Amino acid sequence: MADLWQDAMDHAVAIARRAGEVVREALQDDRKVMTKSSSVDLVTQTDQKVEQLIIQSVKYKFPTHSFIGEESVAAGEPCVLTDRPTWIIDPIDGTTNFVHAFPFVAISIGFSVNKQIEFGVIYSCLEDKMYTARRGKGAFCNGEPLQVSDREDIKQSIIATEFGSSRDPEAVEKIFSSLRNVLCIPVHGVRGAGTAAINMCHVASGCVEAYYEIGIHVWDVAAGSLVVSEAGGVLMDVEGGAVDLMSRRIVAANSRTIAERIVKQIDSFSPLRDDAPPPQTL
Ligand SMILES: O=P([O-])([O-])O[C@@H]1[C@H](O)[C@H](O)[C@@H](O)[C@H](O)[C@H]1O
Ligand SMILES: [Mg+2]
Ligand SMILES: [Mg+2]
Repeated sequence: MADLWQDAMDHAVAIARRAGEVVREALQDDRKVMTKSSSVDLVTQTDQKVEQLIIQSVKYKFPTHSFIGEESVAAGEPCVLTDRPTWIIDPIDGTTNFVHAFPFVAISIGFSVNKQIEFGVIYSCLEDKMYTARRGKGAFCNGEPLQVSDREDIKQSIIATEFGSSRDPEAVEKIFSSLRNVLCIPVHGVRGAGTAAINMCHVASGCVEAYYEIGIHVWDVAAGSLVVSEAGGVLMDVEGGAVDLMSRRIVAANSRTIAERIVKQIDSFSPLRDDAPPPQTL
């Protein structure tokens, strides 16, 4: 039977590649940096331009589809996942890397129907690696199948995480407490690419055993969640339940054993959900 969403997925790959060209070109120019929720939550005109490029091209081809885009939400659009076909877009995952020309920058596009991710496309545009996953059909990097690592001993593993963009002292305290707990298991090492999407591709590729973070958003992990699960990995909430992409918390690992071991080390907290109603103004 023909794949209902193949056309949409082909379009996502093509537009992610085009967006990657825009990002690479912009790296040659001066990058004007603006801030969002805090002085370290960065955005550039390229983030906004790439998001508009993706949304406009998808709207033209699939006029009935919905969107959740990082920069549209920052501009006041709602962040609510419905049953409708929805494109969940992070135009530049790794904006801080982009600003500093640190060489991991991704375009991340997840596509959900009935609140289930049907495909994920992540283009690591400075490495020219196109990661794709279609539900039930596997995960790939530049067309080569991906498989998570088979290491079961966490003491033999590398774990990825990030510090995120919150500098709230209580959150920072908990982030460091979790990091200390994980590091001192002990594990072979802790890494972070500076983009949630690429960290998840690293889990899918088998070069790190797990990635966890509290504070990410749905657009950071929508595509990556499918890339990991289609490569044989597992997703979990940081307290061990089912993952909820709107909760801003995630553990993505090569196996349930490693995921559960990470969960034990995490000093958890709950940031404001992505789909929380906006605060009432009097
Ligand atoms: O802002 P952005 O560069 O799209 O996305 C961020 C990156 O994925 C970063 O690695 C992660 O630590 C943050 O939590 C994300 O918000
Ligand atoms: Mg992001
Ligand atoms: Mg972004």
